[in-house]
Amino acid sequence: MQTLQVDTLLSVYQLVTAMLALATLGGAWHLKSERALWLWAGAFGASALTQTVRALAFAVEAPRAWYAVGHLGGLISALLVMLGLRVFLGQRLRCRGPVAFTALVAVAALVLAAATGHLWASLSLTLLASALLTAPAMRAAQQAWRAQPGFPMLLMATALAVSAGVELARACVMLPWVVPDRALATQYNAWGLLATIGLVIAQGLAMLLLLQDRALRRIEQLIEVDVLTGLLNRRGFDERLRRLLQRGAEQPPVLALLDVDHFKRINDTHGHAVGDAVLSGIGERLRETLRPFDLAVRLGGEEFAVIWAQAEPGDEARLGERLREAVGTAAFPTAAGPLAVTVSVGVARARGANEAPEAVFSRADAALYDAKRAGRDRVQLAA
Ligand SMILES: Nc1nc2c(ncn2[C@@H]2O[C@H](COP(=O)(O)OP(=O)(O)OP(=O)(O)O)[C@@H](O)[C@H]2O)c(=O)[nH]1
Repeated sequence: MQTLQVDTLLSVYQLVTAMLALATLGGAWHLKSERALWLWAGAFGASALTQTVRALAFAVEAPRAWYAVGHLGGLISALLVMLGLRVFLGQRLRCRGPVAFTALVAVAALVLAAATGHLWASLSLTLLASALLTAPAMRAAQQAWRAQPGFPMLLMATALAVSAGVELARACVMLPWVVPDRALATQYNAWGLLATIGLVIAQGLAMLLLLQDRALRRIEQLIEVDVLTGLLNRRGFDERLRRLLQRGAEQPPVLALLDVDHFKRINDTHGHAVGDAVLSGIGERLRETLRPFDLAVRLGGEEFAVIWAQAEPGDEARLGERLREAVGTAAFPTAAGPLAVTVSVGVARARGANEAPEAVFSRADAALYDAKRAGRDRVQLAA
């Protein structure tokens, strides 16, 4: 087996963690809303800092117990990575228990090193504690990945799982009754340390990718959301309708198009801002009326749409009527006082996965046109 120098590896570890600490610190400064980054910067910083103390202790030939400070880096880092992940996932930050546990282990490790003059006991203890702190972080990452699969969270969960395993293995090989040959134990530990360096880099990369992924998802969301009402916009609507039709469910989706009647009068009488307040109120009313898996959309201007992914056959008229009533019976608060409006509704059920989204839309639109022509404030079913 190739011989690895622990001291050299520790210097590499110090350098890598220092660079990752600087990168995450810069990121935290730049992206003020991502509080997890401060904790992750602290995680890498703790490793870099404790390794610096160890290197200084070595340089000034301080008592060997000082070297044990280097063992605390991985421990504090495991704690902060775990807390950072909780913050990133928006989970409640119950940190009192883990912080107390870490502090207790840190003190015990230093006391052990000072009392015995050996470093294996404190290293083994801190590695075991790190594995215990890494395990819940790994579980949280795994659950998050199951809820929303994606490469960055998979990388994070895998890096944490392997880290916990490596920490546990290193904790075991350091025990003299597990590996009595101390030179061999040091070599095993060195290989474990090499793996740890790789895993720390993988964790840093996963953090970066997670942030990028979140930013991209936010942008995608913004692109698909109508600013005035908070409903999906036309772009989001096209995409959802296409996906729903492609799914080819037993019950094809039902589409309703709504157009506010004589909306121009509201703008002309009260001004554009009052018109906006009415549109925003309609958006709210639609949201309240629909179930979470139904989709409400503002197509543009005073036109809205609703998609029901699951609707019983023959339910089209009742669904359309429910929308018409929901809007028609409301008084929308505006700067000109409460205002009431009516809507005309055209409803079409898709003819199955073979019907193009444009064709369903066009049938619903024709029905809406008929409803307008027939006198407005009514529901018309498509042919
Ligand atoms: N306040 C406001 N008005 C808008 C917005 N988008 C479009 N409009 C107005 O909506 C009105 C639509 O008018 P029309 O298409 O003539 O329709 P209508 O007056 O509702 O009449 P019918 O549809 O025939 O019942 C126009 O006055 C547009 O300026 C918006 O975002 N905010």
